[in-house]
Amino acid sequence: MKIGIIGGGSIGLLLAHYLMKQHDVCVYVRSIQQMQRLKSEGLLFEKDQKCDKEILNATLFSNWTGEEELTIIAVKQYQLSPVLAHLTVANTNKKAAFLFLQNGMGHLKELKDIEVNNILVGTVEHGANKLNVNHVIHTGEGLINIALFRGEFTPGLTDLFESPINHFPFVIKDSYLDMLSKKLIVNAVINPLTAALNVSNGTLIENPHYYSLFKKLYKEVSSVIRIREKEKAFAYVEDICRKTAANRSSMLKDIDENRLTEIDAILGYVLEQAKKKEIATPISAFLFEMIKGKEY
Ligand SMILES: NC(=O)C1=CN([C@@H]2O[C@H](COP(=O)(O)OP(=O)(O)OC[C@H]3O[C@@H](n4cnc5c(N)ncnc54)[C@H](OP(=O)(O)O)[C@@H]3O)[C@@H](O)[C@H]2O)C=CC1
Ligand SMILES: CC(C)(CO)C(=O)C(=O)O
Repeated sequence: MKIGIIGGGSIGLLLAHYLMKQHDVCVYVRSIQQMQRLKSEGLLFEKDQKCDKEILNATLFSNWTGEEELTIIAVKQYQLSPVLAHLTVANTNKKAAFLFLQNGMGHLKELKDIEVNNILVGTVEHGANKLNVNHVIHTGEGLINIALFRGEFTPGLTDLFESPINHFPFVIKDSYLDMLSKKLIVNAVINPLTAALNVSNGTLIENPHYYSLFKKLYKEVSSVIRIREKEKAFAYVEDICRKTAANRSSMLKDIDENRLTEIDAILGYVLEQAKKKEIATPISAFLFEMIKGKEY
């Protein structure tokens, strides 16, 4: 199957490495420098301290015409607008599908308006880190959950799920809302707290004072974002802190590296929903401003 990946960042390059084992993949990037490096030097893929060099088909996003059966959008949530504008004007194949992999839920309202038939959303449970424009490290093996947002599973997609790729599973979920809510709660609790307190994920449950904040924030966020089996969901968030104890969250890394964060898509979305539902969320509002202040 022909697959286009928009965004040659950590997740885009990770996807390219695994998907090109079985598919015809092209990565669409936005800088000429990245395109040239990928073309001339290939992709350096690193895992378990072993690094391989691979030939990768890459071009500029302005050349994307929508010819692929599947286009995966792997840019950050706040980078989506210009991408969506281009996806909408391109004359895409009606049988094509689009898969959006952004964290948070802020992008859902933007997807409602785009004129493409088949839209999927996904959550990424892998860890990946782009070291430079053509070098990515697979830091944590996980999986990608996928659910239908609109339209249908096209034949190409069925092919993707039925021919599994080693170490890179896709799992189909019935409800996109349940799937995204579960991940949103994880990111809404861990990311802003670690970024505000400047601590790794594990410290949130090891330090009793931070753990108290962690529980209060979970209670608040889960009163807004409806989730089945709240206690089980709380144990899940704790378990992620334990499993990724030494990691610095993506929001903390964004702050460290002077980049924008995905706070709007994560706590911003929670605050928007809280306002609609008239639920008081003082801790989330406080943390939201703290992160915005750090971004400023
Ligand atoms: N990294 C991880 O381990 C995980 C990431 N995620 C989620 O996946 C999503 C992507 O994250 P990640 O890969 O880490 O982010 P990165 O910042 O590494 O990658 C985003 C990429 O998108 C590119 N891009 C932005 N706008 C455009 C455009 N208009 N056309 C073409 N390319 C564009 C950027 O290009 P440029 O480099 O030129 O700026 C960058 O390479 C996020 O929502 C994140 O939360 C989820 C779980 C884990
Ligand atoms: C699961 C978690 C919190 C791991 O660090 C993450 O997804 C992130 O940092 O964005």
